[in-house]
Order: sequence, then C-alpha cells, then structure tokens
Amino acid sequence: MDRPSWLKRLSRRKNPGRVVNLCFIIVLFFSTLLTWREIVVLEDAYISSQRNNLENVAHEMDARLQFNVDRLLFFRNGVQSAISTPLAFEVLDNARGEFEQKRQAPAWNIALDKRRTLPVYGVSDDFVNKTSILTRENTLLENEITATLELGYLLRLSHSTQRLAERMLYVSRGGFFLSSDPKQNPQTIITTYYGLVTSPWFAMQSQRNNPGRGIRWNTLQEADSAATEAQKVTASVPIDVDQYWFGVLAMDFSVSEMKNFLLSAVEGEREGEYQLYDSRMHLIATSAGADDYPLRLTVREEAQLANDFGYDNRGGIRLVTSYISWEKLRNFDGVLLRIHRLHEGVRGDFGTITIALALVWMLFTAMLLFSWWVIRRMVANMAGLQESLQWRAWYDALTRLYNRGALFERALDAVQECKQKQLPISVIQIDLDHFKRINDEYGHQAGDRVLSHAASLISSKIRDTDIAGRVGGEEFCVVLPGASRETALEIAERIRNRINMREILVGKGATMRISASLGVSSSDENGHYDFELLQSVADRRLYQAKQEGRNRVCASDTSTL
Ligand SMILES: Nc1nc2c(ncn2[C@@H]2O[C@H](COP(=O)(O)OP(=O)(O)OP(=O)(O)O)[C@@H](O)[C@H]2O)c(=O)[nH]1
Repeated sequence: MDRPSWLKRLSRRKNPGRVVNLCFIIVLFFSTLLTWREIVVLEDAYISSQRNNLENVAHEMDARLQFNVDRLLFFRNGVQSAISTPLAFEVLDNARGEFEQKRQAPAWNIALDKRRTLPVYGVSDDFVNKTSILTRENTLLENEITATLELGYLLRLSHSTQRLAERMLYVSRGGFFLSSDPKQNPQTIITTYYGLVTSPWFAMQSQRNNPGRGIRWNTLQEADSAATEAQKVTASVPIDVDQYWFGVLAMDFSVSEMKNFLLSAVEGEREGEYQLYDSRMHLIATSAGADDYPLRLTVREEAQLANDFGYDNRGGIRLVTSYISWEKLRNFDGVLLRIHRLHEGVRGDFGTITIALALVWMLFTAMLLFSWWVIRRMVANMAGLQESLQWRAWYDALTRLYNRGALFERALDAVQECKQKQLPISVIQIDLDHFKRINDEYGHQAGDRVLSHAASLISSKIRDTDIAGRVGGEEFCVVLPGASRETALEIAERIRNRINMREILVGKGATMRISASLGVSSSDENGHYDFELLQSVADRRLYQAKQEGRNRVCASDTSTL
C-alpha cells in the first residue's frame, strides 16, 4: 500500500542528521537548564546563610549598643530633672558656694567625696565670655553645677558589664565638664575643656544643627588615611531644659572593644569578615586580625553600598571576588557588613556542592557530545549505505544508466505527463552490432568496456530530461519526452554516428570500430501514449535495421536510413 503524500513529504523533510542534532540540542538545553536552576537554588541558600550569620551578629551588637544607648538616655533624663528640681542637700548647697568662689579662676575643680562622686572641672568666666558657643548667662547655672555632681554620683554607682562604652562625659556650655574617666591633670583642664567644646559632636548638638534633639553619632577618623580604622566613636545627646541648651552628654565607645566583639563573632565561623561602618562609610572596626588583609572596598563599591543603604535596611551585593551582605544597626547610625570571599565560598559546603554539580554537568555534556558524534557518524554511514542501495536499485552498475525496471517506471511517468500536456514522446531502441564477437575475440572484460563506452556516448547525446537505460545485455533504450519522430530520428542518427565514429581500445594495443542498430517510434505517429507499444514498435524497427545490414536507424516499418 502506498504511503500518503503528507507522510512522504514529512519523511523527506526529516533529515536524520537534523533530527539527531535537534534531539541532542534539546537534551543539552534541558540538562543545562536543570543544572542552572539547581545552582540558582544553591546560590539563594548561600545568600540566606550569609544573611543569617550577619543577622545574628548584628542582633547581638544591637543588643549591646541598646544597653549603652538606654544608659545615655537615662542619664540625660536624670540630668534634666536634676537641673529643674535639684536635691536640697547641704553638700550640694556648699558646692554652689564653692563654684561662686572659683568661677573667676583660670582652671578649677569641685571635688566632693571622691569615693562617691566625680570631680567637676571648670574654666574661668573670661574663657566663657571669649567663646561664642559658651555662656554663663542662665538663671539655672547653679542648678546645673549640682545636677552635674548628681550625675557624678550616678556614674560612680553605675557599672557597665557590657563594656562597649568606655567613657561618659558631660560638657556644659557654662564652662565646666565631668568625665567618668577623672584622671585629670590640673594643668590640662583648660586644654581638655577647649578640646571638648570644639569637638564636632559638641557643636553639632546646637538647636540649629540638631533640631530633633536626638542621639547623634560621631566617628573620629585619622585624617591621613581613609582606610584606617576609626579612632573613636562617640554617641552624644543634648541636655535641654525649658528649651534652653545647657550642654552635651556624650559616651565614647571603645573601638578596640568593638573590634574584639567582631573578632569573637568570627571565632566560631572560621570564614568571612565583619566590618562596621558609620553612615558616611568610614570604617570603624573590622574582624580582620593583624595578620589578615582586610578587604578594602573600592570607591565604586562604597558608592553602590551607600546608594543601597538609602533604599533598604539589609541587602547584599555580589562583587567579582566576594559577596557582601549588609545590615543597618538599629541603635547605631551605621551598618555592619559581612564579607565572604570567593575562595572561602569555594571551600565551604555551598561551593563544594556547586563545583560537584558543575563537574557532573560538564561530564554529562562531554558524554553527550561524544555520543552525539558517534550517532552522527552512524547516521551518516547509514545514509551513505541507504543512498548506495537506492542507487543500485535504480541504476545499472556497469553502464551507470537506469536499469530495466527503473527505466520502465520513469518512462511510464513521462508518457503520462506528455499525454496530459499533449506533447509527443519518442522511444529509441539501440542494440550493438556483433557484440558476441567482441566477447569471443577479446574476452568478457573487453565487452564490458565497450558497453560502458557506448552508454557514455548515448548519455552525451541526450538532454537531462531524456531517460536512458540498459534494457538487455547489449541493448539500450532512450525515452525522449516532448520529442517528435523527426527529432528522435535526428538524435538516433547522431547516436549511431557517434558510436561508429572512432576506433575504441578493446585489448592490449587492439582497437576496433563498433556500430549499433537503432529503431525509433513516436507517439505522434498514431497518437498512442502506451510505452510498451512504443517500445515494441521501436524494437521491431531495430530488428528491421539489423536485417537491412546493421549500423543504421529505422524509423518506420518500411524504410530505413
Ligand atoms: N561482456 C558482456 N557481454 C554480454 C553482457 N550481456 C550480454 N552479453 C553478451 O552479448 C552477446 C549478445 O549476442 P547476440 O544476442 O547474439 O547478438 P550480437 O552478437 O550483438 O549480434 P547482433 O545483435 O545480431 O548484431 C552475448 O554473447 C552475451 O553473452 C554483458 O553484460 N557483458
């Protein structure tokens, strides 16, 4: 049963090589897609593990800072209420008197019971009057002195176990200060006070600079190198009563304690570096030890991070050789970074799994490519084999013309087409003369050579659209679609002439001239489009040519040429 035409068209289009390529591309695409998906999942897991680590450390740091910030606010409230409502203790009344006596002196101190409170250090009225930010022109000045001494009592009592904060200060605009680190040399009181009131954290607490009156953070950075860790971090808050700015309560944080904290954070982890930055991207502390090389951010990376900080409270950025996760601290005007370098990531669990996954993918792809190559070769061989089998089914191996069956098939199609188009079709039957003699005299191989030579001569005299085949031992048939009897006769004569024209080599040094007899028939003789009939007429005329002496063309039943 014949296959339907759509199936034939489909199978013609389905080049096996292309099908193999397509299948392999699909397998490669999906294997790559799956591997990529797995790597994306792993990357997400890696990022969230980095963030979890950072979150734990940030949380712990926030808790410690919270404790100190709470203390700062507690002391601020204490000082403010002590200024508004001072305690009516005799010892404090005496301190007021002592202040009145000493306030003209260039440098002075009021020290009550050294075991219970801290000394207040001060400068003269002259010093205060000469400095624009300072003033003793307020009605509650004496209350402020006693409140400062009360703060001294509180500071003596309070003892911090959370050692992040190392020093607490109250600096008054009224020309005096109190420090939780009271080792003050009398000769340095003026310079110390001057240093305090000219420090940025003091000036930034004016009503104009800090209208919100909240806590301000300040980082003291060494001027010569932006890369150096900070020297000191200060949290400060203004002391206001009845909207009058009395002074600043400040807390110095120990950078080395912060560093110790970050070092203890990395102790259990063995990888990753923590860095603490203030809001202006000044490095405050890093967990990198003295022997390590802390990762320095480039200006571009810093700018990118600073930009990201504006949009979110936590995040991460992927750099060429590291991954940085960051989180803003709630109780500090800055951000904590966790830097994980590529080589650390590769050594870690996620890196190992990712590398194993990539290796499996590479191995799979290599095997896939190899099997693709093998199958492509097999397909190419099979296609060659199929082509050669097909060729053998259609062609005569000796003459390379159509064999009998193929000629009939092609001739029937051509006859059908000519009949539809109302075109003539002609047939020439050709038989070599005395061929038996060649075989007998020069052997079978010489006979074969002659057959092949004659076939090539026939092919050279016809058009591409004509059909030539070997239909018997030394017998050939040529079908000429669209050719009239006259045209066919001309072609037949040309073929005969060509075959008989030259001597051909048949053996060692032996040449001979061969000839052929030809019979021609055509549909335009009687309008019959029947190939078998046309061929039998041509055959009859061929034998007529033989009988009339060979080496001639016979195109009609009576006459020969
Ligand atoms: N070498 C060779 N000889 C073949 C082949 N096929 C047929 N023959 C020989 O061709 C010869 C045909 O001889 P005949 O049919 O007697 O015709 P002829 O000798 O050509 O004489 P006429 O046709 O009467 O001129 C036979 O001897 C066949 O053996 C072939 O493929 N190769």
